[in-house]
Amino acid sequence: MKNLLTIAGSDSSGGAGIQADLKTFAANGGYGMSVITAVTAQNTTGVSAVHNIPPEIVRAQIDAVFNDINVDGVKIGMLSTADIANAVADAMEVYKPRILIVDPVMVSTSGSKLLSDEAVEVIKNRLLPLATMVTPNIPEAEYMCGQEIKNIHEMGQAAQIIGDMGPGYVLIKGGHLKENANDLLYNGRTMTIFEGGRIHTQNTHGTGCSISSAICINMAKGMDAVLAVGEAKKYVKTGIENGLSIGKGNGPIHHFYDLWKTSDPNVEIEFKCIEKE
Ligand SMILES: Nc1ncnc2c1ncn2[C@@H]1O[C@H](COP(=O)(O)OP(=O)(O)O)[C@@H](O)[C@H]1O
Ligand SMILES: Cc1ncc(COP(=O)(O)O)c(N)n1
Repeated sequence: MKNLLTIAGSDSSGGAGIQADLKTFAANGGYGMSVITAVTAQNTTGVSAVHNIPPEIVRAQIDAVFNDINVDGVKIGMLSTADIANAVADAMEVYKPRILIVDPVMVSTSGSKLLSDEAVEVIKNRLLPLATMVTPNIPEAEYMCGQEIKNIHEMGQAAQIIGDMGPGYVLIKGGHLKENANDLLYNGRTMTIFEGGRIHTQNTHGTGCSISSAICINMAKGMDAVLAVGEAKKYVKTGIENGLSIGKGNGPIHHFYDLWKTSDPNVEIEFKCIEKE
């Protein structure tokens, strides 16, 4: 059994944030723990309020976990403010988790801002150098590298710029592309494209949180990065296919251990590797 920690915000509607992370850890056979950075009042239509947790309480939660329990992997999600991001970076510098997946959550699927501009700088300057993998979606990658991304070629260029900020791997998620949902993984040398057909549904709340948590547990189990991302993408694909039409907006993806394990075994994600020019 692997012990996984998520450091992220709470989503009252249970679709994203801490709740998505814990469900993903459980569905993939892990023991989940949580450090809450912010409490959001949120549902499928949007975020109506955010209460940030004081940075010293964020740090105290991290210390309480690490001082007592062996942590096999950490996933970082919503950090809200620069002070919270600095408190998390201070702690990660001390505890140095073997697997650290940083999801630079900036905006919710419904369009609400979840991270201050100053906090983005802390993520870039302090957390990326410690990260095993960073997992921006396209708008987040555009913001981080200051370049527009319209196709897979530009995803590759952005991955190289973000790769120079220090993470082991960069995964640019293509959920915001129009014609497909291809993701691109860069390891500083080669690019791997995970081809994924676009599923036409509005029930995609929590896809980003869930894929980064699934990658975290997969790498904690010892999978290499390509396998960890491929398996995580399959997990999220199954979750989207079985997404829940609850609420009036973007419904959540489904997390079900049995559903995941017994889902169509023939569903394969194709990997295509291209060497960096
Ligand atoms: N409509 C969709 N059909 C298939 N895969 C999707 C769809 N939307 C998102 N994904 C996949 O879900 C994962 C999360 O991507 P994305 O939605 O870009 O992240 P975020 O939630 O951070 O915006 C990626 O693997 C992406 O390809
Ligand atoms: C507390 C919190 N954290 C993260 C997200 C991003 O969600 P998504 O996975 O849909 O990008 C969110 N909406 N709320």
